[in-house]
Amino acid sequence: MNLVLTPKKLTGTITVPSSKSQGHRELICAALAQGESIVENITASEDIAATCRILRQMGAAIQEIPDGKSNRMKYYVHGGLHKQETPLTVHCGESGSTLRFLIPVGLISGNTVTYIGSGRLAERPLQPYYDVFDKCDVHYERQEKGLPLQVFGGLTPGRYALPGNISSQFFTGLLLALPLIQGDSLLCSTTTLESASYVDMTLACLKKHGIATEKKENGIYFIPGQQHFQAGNYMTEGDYSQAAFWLAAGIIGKKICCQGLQSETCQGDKAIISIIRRMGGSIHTEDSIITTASKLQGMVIDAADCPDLVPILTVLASVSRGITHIIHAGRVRLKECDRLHAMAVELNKLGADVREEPEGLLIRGVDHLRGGRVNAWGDHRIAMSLAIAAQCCNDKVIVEGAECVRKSYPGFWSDYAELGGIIEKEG
Ligand SMILES: O=C(O)C1=C[C@@H](OP(=O)(O)O)[C@@H](O)[C@H](O)C1
Ligand SMILES: C=C(OP(=O)(O)O)C(=O)O
Repeated sequence: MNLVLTPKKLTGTITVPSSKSQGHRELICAALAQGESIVENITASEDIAATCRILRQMGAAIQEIPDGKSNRMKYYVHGGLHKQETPLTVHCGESGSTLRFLIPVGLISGNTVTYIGSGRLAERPLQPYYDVFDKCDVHYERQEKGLPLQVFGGLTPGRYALPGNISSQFFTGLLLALPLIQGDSLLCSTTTLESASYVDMTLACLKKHGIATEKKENGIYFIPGQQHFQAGNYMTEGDYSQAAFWLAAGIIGKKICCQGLQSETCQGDKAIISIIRRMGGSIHTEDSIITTASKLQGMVIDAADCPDLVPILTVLASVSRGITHIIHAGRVRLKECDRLHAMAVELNKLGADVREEPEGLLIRGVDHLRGGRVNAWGDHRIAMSLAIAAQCCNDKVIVEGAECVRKSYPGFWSDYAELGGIIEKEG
């Protein structure tokens, strides 16, 4: 689907979708518990649907019912994963979280599981798991491209050492499974752990489900074995990575108010607030978060702990004064597309000045963008970023492949229209 966007400053109030990261974790923890849990306020998306589908295949009973507001769901989860009669083939869609969180969980369920996926998922790294599995009682067969990947066997207690500069999702996957094995484990990062706040989010979720872990420092975690996940009632928070699109829209548009975010949070993407503030943007945080039109000043942005903000920060930087240098962003190349390359190519088509570096982006701010035809590269965050960029273009912007927002935010285009965006389908 190609959408034609007519430049228009967005304004209004939006309730942001729920945190996808928290949603995956809550559903998995509920599925690992014995008994009935309720998880409320989850925004339906393709990635969340993938996690639910596979947890059901592994033995959990999950019922979803609309939770009042649009696209919000309440999940009734009867946990207790178990071995099925036949080996499983499970489809992870394009969700890296689903694949990397559920590989260790699949081992706990006792099943032989073949993981498949679509889009770029097969190319996204899994080597840290292979290296770990080579040292314990886990067997795997993989294709050259990574997927399909068959995994079976058992995790053993002990020391797990893996690199922390590829994806924190390997740490989360092991943290979800290791509390359930016979003995204690130590999980150690062999490098500085990047995206560390996502691991903190995992620890917080485990704690809510009655699982004890000890964080010795970022990247070193002690996990006692023989624990039990507790069932209960849980609620997910609003998502700062999604709010970032609207907060940026307020800065380059008129005024936008984001509701549904918690100020006390483990989400590393809350950094959007301090980044906008340090760039000189007008941002007010009370019950809701409000941004108003302001010219930002370029600066150095360290993306190590907030990789998902990079595409929208590139848009903000493109229309800021001076130079913005986004650093420690090499891993952003390993997402649904190479996001550093995609943002440089697509924003430059619109008249921006974005230069790619191996580990980051160098962006020279311009006064206005031109408009034109751009491609979303099948990546939800690229599509949403380009949509926000359209606000400061002189001509229309055509976003090719705009449907990819379904991965995390199916209601994005209707929220865009709700805020005054002018959208037409091409052709
Ligand atoms: O744990 C999570 O929920 C996530 C971790 C991050 O990945 P990396 O750890 O690979 O940076 C992030 O980019 C992804 O969207 C969600
Ligand atoms: C990278 C993302 O998700 P995942 O790794 O789960 O595919 C994302 O949502 O931007």
